[in-house]
Amino acid sequence: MSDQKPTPSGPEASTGLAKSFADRLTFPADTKAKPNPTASTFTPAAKFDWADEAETPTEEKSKEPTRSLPRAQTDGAADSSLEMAQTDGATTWMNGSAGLDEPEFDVNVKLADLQDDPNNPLYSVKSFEELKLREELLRGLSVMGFHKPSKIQERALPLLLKNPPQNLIGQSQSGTGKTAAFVLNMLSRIDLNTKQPQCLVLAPTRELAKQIAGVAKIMGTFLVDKGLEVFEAVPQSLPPRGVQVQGQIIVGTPGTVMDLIQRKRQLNVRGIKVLTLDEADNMLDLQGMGDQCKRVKMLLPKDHQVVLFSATFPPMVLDFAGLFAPNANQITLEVENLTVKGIKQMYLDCNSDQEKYEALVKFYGLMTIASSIIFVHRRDTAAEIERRMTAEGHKVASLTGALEGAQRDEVFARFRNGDAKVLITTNVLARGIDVQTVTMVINYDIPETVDHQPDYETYLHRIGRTGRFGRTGAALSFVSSKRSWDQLMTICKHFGVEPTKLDTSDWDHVEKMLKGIMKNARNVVPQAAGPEAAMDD
Ligand SMILES: Nc1ncnc2c1ncn2[C@@H]1O[C@H](COP(=O)(O)OP(=O)(O)OP(=O)(O)O)[C@@H](O)[C@H]1O
Repeated sequence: MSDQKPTPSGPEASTGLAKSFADRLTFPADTKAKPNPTASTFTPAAKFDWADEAETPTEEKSKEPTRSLPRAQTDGAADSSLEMAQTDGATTWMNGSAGLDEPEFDVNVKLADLQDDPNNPLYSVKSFEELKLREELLRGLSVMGFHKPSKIQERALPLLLKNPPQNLIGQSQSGTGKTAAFVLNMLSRIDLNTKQPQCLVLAPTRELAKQIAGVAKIMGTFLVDKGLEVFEAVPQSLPPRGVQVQGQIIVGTPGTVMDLIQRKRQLNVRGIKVLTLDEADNMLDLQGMGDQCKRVKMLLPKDHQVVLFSATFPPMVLDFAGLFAPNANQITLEVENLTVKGIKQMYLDCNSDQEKYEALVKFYGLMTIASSIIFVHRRDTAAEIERRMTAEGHKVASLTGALEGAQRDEVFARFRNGDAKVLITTNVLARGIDVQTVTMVINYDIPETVDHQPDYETYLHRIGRTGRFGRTGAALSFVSSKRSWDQLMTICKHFGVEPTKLDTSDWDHVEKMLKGIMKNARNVVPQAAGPEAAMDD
């Protein structure tokens, strides 16, 4: 469980209610949002109930072996900081454009092809050089294998880097590189002559905070010898009492950051000029976190830049976001463009919970999957599946809010480095985690809100743990009752998706079909009408 919220007594389900935050979100009159002529309008295709999870996202690391840094780019400090960032769990560096190989399937679509397709969210007409980034950052991007920006990076960066700084609300599909966009903004804006905190990122979970910090360290590799320091403000990795936090970039969970600023007085925020909220809709919505984010913001100097990113911004949250980031430039998506086309969505129809479990075991017996995540509703379900799959000989790990920080790190590291191929988790890891080897996401339980309504956002974030940056992925949802069936169908209808049914009476057919699906997943033509259809700014 993240440090933000009290332990839920029942399912680790949605708890946040937009209204509760709206009620409490009051800003001084001069910071009220005014209509922004440069902002596009958000056009929801449908009205829906929404809420998000009690706990959310994370960090990662691929199981791929660490590749060595090309000689030409290895110089002193850079080398060691790369190593350090690796163990901190950032995205596998140098794996950016090059790592589209899914060895167990015959997939031949290249990232370059995707980036040349105007309908793809990875498409861009510019290069990183044209975005006027400092030389050290261009070198960092090159080492990471980022050859071309994605659409969100191309659009967001000029808006973020403009002076005087302006607020930004940025939305793009899962796995399209939002992290790099806001990390590059911070790395471009910091003054390396002082170690005073200057940029603050708030993320909903320790795993995601650590992942973001890892990305900043890797991307900023060539700034380390100029003084770059990135600090992770998550429980159990804090400096001793009385010692001031140092580092130009601070990434943490809101409760811990609040505690460091106000109670422990170890984090001096007088020099903060950029506040970024990742998974911003989640951060603004959750009762505890929304309140904490607001309180943190109130403690910052008045003229800081506010940057909000997420793959989802339900219309109601977008209104609050406008209050939190006054006069923000907005890059938003229409609901029909939210799903990642490379993720094939399927479902299995079972008659009972027992049949669901049997189908799961059968499924894992059949398929060779690099890495997969099984999302469940409750902690006890996670524990039970872990016990039974381990008994069947599968290498599984289970991460729920029941674990303490250090245990969470240990379990997640086992998954990231490939020691465990299957991660069983609740919504705690639904958002943000970036493990490139994940080719399959299983919704063992369909995501629902506390009042048992389909949870659209959580579904989208969960399935977005696969299909990262043009990779192939599949999402398989289990239904075992009329309610879960209705929920899944409502979610799919909402996103304009027709899920493929897998027939459990013919497993040979299921196997063949899955292999075919995985092979062709990246060839599915996006439905957007043109380059502007997928993203308006
Ligand atoms: N320009 C780029 N070229 C190649 N790879 C990239 C580029 N930008 C990002 N990536 C890679 O894409 C993956 C997804 O990026 P990231 O985690 O930032 O996605 P995201 O949009 O924040 O997703 P989510 O909504 O799930 O949080 C990462 O593995 C990252 O290294």
